[in-house]
Amino acid sequence: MSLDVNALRAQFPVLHQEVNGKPLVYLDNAATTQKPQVVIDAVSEYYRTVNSNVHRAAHYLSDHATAGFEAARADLAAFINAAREEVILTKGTTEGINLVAQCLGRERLQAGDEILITALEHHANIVPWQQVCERTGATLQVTPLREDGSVDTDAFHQLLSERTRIVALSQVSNSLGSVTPVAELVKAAREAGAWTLVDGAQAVGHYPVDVQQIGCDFYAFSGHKMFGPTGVGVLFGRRELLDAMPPYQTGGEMIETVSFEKSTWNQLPYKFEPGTPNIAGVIGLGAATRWLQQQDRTALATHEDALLASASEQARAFDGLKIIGDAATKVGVLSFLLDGAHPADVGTLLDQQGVAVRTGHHCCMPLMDRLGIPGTTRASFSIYNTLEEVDQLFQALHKVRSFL
Ligand SMILES: Cc1ncc(COP(=O)(O)O)c(CNc2co[nH]c2=O)c1O
Repeated sequence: MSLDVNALRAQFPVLHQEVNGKPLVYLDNAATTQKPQVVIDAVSEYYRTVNSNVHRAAHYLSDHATAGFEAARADLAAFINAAREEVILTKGTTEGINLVAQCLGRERLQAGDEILITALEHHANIVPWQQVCERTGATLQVTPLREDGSVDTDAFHQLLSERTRIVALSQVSNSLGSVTPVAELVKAAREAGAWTLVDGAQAVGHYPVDVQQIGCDFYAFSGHKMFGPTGVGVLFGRRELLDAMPPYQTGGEMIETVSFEKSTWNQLPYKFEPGTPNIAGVIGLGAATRWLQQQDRTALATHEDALLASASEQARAFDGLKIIGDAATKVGVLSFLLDGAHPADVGTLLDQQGVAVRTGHHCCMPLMDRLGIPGTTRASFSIYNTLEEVDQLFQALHKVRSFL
């Protein structure tokens, strides 16, 4: 059944406004997605009706807050096909990756070991591993890209060796939109004896994720990329690994017993959830997860493919525009350069026309260096964008070019 985009858009209040005197055309979804009313209501409802601290409840409000919090965890576990004790609630992708880097990488690696990433990675999936290498003597190996901006999987297989202890790769590139065949690469990594982490930040909002099908040991993502609140996310970890890993953030909630001589840890998932969590954010993410699961995700993906197809076709026909990253398998990200214009100027001139995009290195400085560019202008689409908005992007770009 085809998607009723207007009915979908009606659920996202932020879209229905003017900016700089023009109707908002929000095309910065790779940075963060907008929130449906049900998510906004869930957060507001928590504060309005049951706001209290969770776990070890001793009263009605805390009981109900805990129930909502743990129901969200159960929904997230089902969303990625994991057990609830394998779902660690975090601030987001960055925190999830740091947890694995600190509690597994820093604990287990030594000189001579290697960590294998790809040239597409976001800083969140580069710098934590650099830190591990600096402290353990391990070395970072980087899988190069093909001309079209996709990961060179042949090179990946060649870089894999008995020295590879951790493989960390993004499922979707935030800067180019390239989709990496993570299940294939994870299988090869596991056969080589490496632990595997997948950065799913740019995947979860676009299509269903099944961590069993991918086969990875860890999977990190952020709520704000899948129509949920900011400051909340998930790290999936295989139970046997999480059980064997020490925590790196300690304090309340994550303990079983504390004495001045020694402390013992709480059971999973709480061992890795110190302090008071982002309760409202988690409840909001639970609402986003349930909402997304109620949508026809095939229809959503088909619509997004149509948006990208239209944007790519118009970009190829636009004189002086160079697409950066044209992989055969992409999600709705269009990174480009406009002859004679710095990306920042293009972004500013588009904003003056109500079109919101992102410009710069997109937290992928090494990638931009390898591409020999300072950055790009990036339009990124989501389920509530329309084909008319794609047209408006290029109408606005024609105006930008007339100013140059
Ligand atoms: C692939 C990828 N990994 C990790 C992160 C970090 O996620 P966070 O912990 O929720 O911040 C991002 C955020 N990407 C972007 C954030 O703003 N523009 C972006 O492209 C990302 O796209």
